[in-house]
Amino acid sequence: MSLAPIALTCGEPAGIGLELAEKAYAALGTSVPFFLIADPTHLTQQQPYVEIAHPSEAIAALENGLPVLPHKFPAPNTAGKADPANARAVVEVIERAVGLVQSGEASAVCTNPINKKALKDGAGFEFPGHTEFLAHLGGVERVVMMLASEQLRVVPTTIHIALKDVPKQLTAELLQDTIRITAEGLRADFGISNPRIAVAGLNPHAGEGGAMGTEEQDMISGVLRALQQENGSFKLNGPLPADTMFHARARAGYDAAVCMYHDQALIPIKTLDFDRGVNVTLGLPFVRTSPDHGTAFDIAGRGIAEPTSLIEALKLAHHMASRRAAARTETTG
Ligand SMILES: NC(=O)C1=CN([C@@H]2O[C@H](COP(=O)(O)OP(=O)(O)OC[C@H]3O[C@@H](n4cnc5c(N)ncnc54)[C@H](O)[C@@H]3O)[C@@H](O)[C@H]2O)C=CC1
Ligand SMILES: NCC(=O)COP(=O)(O)O
Repeated sequence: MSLAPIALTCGEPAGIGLELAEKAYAALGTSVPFFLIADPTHLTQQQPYVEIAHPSEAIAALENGLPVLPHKFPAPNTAGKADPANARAVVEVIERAVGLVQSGEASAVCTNPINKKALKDGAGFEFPGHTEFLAHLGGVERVVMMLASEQLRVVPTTIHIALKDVPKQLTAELLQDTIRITAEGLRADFGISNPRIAVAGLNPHAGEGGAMGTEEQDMISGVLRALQQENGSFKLNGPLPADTMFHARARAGYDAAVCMYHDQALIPIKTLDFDRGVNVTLGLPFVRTSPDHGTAFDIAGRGIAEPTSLIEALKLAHHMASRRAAARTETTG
């Protein structure tokens, strides 16, 4: 049986998402089945598009153009300037994509970037980002943000919070769950049967024996020991000084790096591979990927946005959905 198509959200229409969707269609053609949920009047119309009434029409439609499942927005679009009148519809498109994956009409959700502040101001959106919103829609308490490319996979344990709040929110329970979900995701979605996970310290030099901070001794080391005792197959290494764990030789020693806060994880991958990085949410009951970048208002509407990260996100979503479908078939016979 062929896999259902991926539901690609429009994200913030004033950003680069729609241009990227059209460029992704131009690059991928029929090789990755997907459709875009958007207001067709917002498209840049650089590529042919086909309005579809249902996701089941997407695969045939791809022969003739980018399949678009229409979602009416109240206001026209201005590149680079989010209209608060459109904020609620941006959120509705995400909800609609999740509804379609939950009903089996889509195989995965791929999200174009949203402007978090525009949604907060325009629609009272109360989540820091897709990751937390999708956990809410998926009915799960804990999910993990992973950014993945060929060169590196990174996971921030705390995500979109102020740096001053990191030490308070970085609990043993959160770190344990993050490592467990990361290991399971590497096994199930990336086919790595015995994942090797490097874990960063929080402080410079991983605390240097307590001389530069004590979170490593007080919490991180204990979590790693407990996980190791619970399951001997865990291959954990840490807490490691974050400044020396991302060079090429160090990266060869692990499959994913679990970091303590957003920038500790995202700076290395965006520096190494900004164009090809993909944001994956692990721990959801459905597949979700996204490009690693944001709405890029500064270049929106100029036709110069680089589509590779979205293309890689669509490819990875297809790969993960195919792998999960094959695993289900194996289990059910
Ligand atoms: N998954 C999501 O929904 C994400 C949303 N964001 C949101 O995006 C907004 C803007 O965030 P920024 O920090 O400015 O990051 P950004 O990624 O939008 O832009 C940073 C810089 O990279 C450039 N850039 C980004 N993507 C590009 C592409 N595909 N091709 C060429 N250049 C590109 C931009 O022009 C800008 O100079 C914020 O509201 C943020 O919350 C940021 C990251 C992910
Ligand atoms: N910095 C990564 C980012 O903002 C992605 O957030 P999300 O919307 O995927 O939760």
